[in-house]
Amino acid sequence: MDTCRLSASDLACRRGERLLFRRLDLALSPGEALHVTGPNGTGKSSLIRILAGLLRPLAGDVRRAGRLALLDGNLALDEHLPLGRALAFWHRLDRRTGHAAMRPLGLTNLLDVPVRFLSTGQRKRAALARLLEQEAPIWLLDEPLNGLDADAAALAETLVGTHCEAGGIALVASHQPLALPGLSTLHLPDYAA
Ligand SMILES: Nc1ncnc2c1ncn2[C@@H]1O[C@H](COP(=O)(O)OP(=O)(O)OP(=O)(O)O)[C@@H](O)[C@H]1O
Repeated sequence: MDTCRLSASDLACRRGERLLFRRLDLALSPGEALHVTGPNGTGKSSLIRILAGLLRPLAGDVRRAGRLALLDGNLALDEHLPLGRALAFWHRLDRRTGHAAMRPLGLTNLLDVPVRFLSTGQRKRAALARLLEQEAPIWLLDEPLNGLDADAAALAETLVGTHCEAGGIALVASHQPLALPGLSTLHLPDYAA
């Protein structure tokens, strides 16, 4: 895996009139995972969007070495295509044929189903497949376990653990406990409370 780093210093984020967080620092090296926690609306998704370069912080800097992959509530698959063809669109761009995790993710019998008909958990499984296929060393995961049944949630955790063991970085915003070795936690307090 390509070497990677992700750090942020003195980050502040405002959304509308609300200051969500300030003076936030983080630094992740290869093999490290960070669990971002906090009550609803404290800015976990906003932090991920800042780290992904999709949202400008009010203050502070983000430094990154290595490609990143983002998993959030937006599924980057054509809703009108059957799942197999929607994934194949990316396979052509990525110049690859698919990923070995398709079967454990329970997707092989869904390839003929239009993406818009997939259930919540099936969509999340498809998002995990896309995440794996990108082979990016840095994973930014926003509620990756939401909608997954117990087996799929355990598999998702295993995938994150394997990714970090292989030298990747994972930053995971989740309300659910995560069972990952060496996981550190960043709790975003509710400044408005
Ligand atoms: N485009 C926007 N304009 C103004 N406010 C926004 C915008 N997007 C999000 N917010 C507000 O920013 C705050 C933080 O949202 P964010 O989604 O980052 O929180 P979160 O910690 O991920 O929440 P949850 O745990 O519910 O997923 C919320 O109060 C939300 O209403």
